[in-house]
Amino acid sequence: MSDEESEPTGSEPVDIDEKREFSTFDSADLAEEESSQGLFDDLLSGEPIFENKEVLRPSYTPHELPHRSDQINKMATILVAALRGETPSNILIYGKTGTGKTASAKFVSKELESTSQKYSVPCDVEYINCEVTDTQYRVLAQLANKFIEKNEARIDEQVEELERLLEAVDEYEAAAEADSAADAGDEDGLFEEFDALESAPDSDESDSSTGTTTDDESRDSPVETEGSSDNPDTSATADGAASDTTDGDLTDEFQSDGTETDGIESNPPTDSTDDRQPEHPLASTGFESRAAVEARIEDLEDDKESFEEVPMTGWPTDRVYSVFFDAVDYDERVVVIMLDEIDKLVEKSGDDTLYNLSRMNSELENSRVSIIGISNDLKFTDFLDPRVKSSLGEEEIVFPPYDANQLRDILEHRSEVAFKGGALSDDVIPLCAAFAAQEHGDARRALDLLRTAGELAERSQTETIVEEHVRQAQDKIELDRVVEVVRTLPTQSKLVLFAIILLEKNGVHSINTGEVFNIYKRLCEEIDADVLTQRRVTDLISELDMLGIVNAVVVSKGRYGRTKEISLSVPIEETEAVLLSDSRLSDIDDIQPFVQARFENGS
Ligand SMILES: Nc1ncnc2c1ncn2[C@@H]1O[C@H](COP(=O)(O)OP(=O)(O)OP(=O)(O)O)[C@@H](O)[C@H]1O
Repeated sequence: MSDEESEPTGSEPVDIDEKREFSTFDSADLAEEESSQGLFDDLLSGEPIFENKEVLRPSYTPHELPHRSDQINKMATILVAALRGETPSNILIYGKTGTGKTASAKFVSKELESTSQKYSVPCDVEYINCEVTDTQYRVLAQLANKFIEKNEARIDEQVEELERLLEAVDEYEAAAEADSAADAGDEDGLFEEFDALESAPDSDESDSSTGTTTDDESRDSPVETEGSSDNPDTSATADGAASDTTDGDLTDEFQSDGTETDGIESNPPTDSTDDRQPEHPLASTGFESRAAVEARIEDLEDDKESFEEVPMTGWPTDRVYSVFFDAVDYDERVVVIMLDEIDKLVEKSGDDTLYNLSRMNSELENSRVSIIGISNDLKFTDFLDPRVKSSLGEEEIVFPPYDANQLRDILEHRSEVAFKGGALSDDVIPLCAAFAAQEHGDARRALDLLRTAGELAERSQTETIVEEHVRQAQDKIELDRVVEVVRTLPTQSKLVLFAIILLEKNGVHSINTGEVFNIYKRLCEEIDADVLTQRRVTDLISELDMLGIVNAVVVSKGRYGRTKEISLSVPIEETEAVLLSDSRLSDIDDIQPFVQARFENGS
């Protein structure tokens, strides 16, 4: 049967018409009905619990940070120096995970940057997460490239400003030329000034029809902008050229030596003391002539050309440092470099980066650098050169863990925005706060719990989050953590853990190290892995204990000495599944013989 023949039988004309009576959308729906089995319909129909779930995610930066005002104020008191053009002391911030260090530091730096813009004090804050950017090369390269970007943007702004200034000069000169033409036609000098003033706005108005600026704007704004510019380079060049030039001098120069500058000889014939005459656009900018402005634009563009972006690998570190140094020193400004997880940087690549950053100020000519280091523990400072240690720790701010009440406040603030009204039963927030406070006062954990509890409630299609959801969330988060830890263990540790699981599964309690070692050895042979010594295996068991995966207690056996009794502290099925998802371990298919061997060995 051909397609044309089957068409009429497949779609009855009557059906289509009937459907169109309702809506054209419905006709499409009917066709869809067969393909969609309502997978999402049920989920969509459930009343959503969340108003804005993003607010509970770690990536969200809150506008308010309850219980951190002391730390925030202390940081602000130190950093305010940057707004006075002075170098703020370096700060070392430390506290356990989830105590709001990053959130507070970012909050303060945002405030600092916006205040610096408000008062036109050049100040830049750069944030680097050293867990990701963990070598000196990468830190310096990232900073160099960020400052090159900033410098380029700044140059573009300056060039635009200068080009507007040139336009204003053109307009001014055109008006002046029109004046002198009018003067030439007017024998009687008596009215020449009057005419000049009258005619200038007219001719400018017609100029401004090109869509640029009006005469008044073009004459005033560039001068004002230049004059108020905080750009040291612009003023530096201007200073070099005519730093002492006052408005009066400028005009004198135009009058006495008009031929020297391009077109400026046709300045208005009046002198600058005449109040009715608009000021020359270059007056009070520090530029002597149009050519000086053009030269400055050329210099800036040359500078921009000369910036060379640092590749992410391949250069000698010295070269990266020197590009970074030049990029920072290009403009006059205070730079705050925030190094989050600074301990990871020191652990991975020593203290060279910090050494280089902390000695920069003695060599910088235009700018000043201040460092904020953020860390989870202070031990890393033991690995620092004493000079770096004292320089970095000029000021220290401690973030203590939150207690349950503080966590409750934090959760309440967030939940107002995150959830629909009435979605939380009364005991949910206190329970989340209590669980997280037991951990170590970790706000991240508290927020995770609340979000996960909400998601579980949403999944079970209830309208309210209750205590049970929080308990389930706690188990789920714990399991996720275990899965992640087990998944990322080295193969040898996985084999040791697998040996413990096999023993437990066969009903062995109070497992000792010797038993684990025997099974471990056979597992290694089975998959052709190196066999470590029993001493080393004992170390691996201790590491698993520290990670909270097994529990190993030392028990005294009287005159037989002491031994370790090992038991599993994580759910057995899930952990075994994670281990078997490792391709090397999944080769071990029949595990029974290994445990049998244990009994043989033991006997
Ligand atoms: N006082 C607070 N008010 C509101 N939210 C907070 C507060 N303190 C922390 N948080 C939130 O808790 C989470 C963790 O905070 P943050 O990342 O600042 O912790 P941290 O101390 O830097 O932790 P880590 O050392 O693990 O990086 C973030 O989502 C943050 O928004």
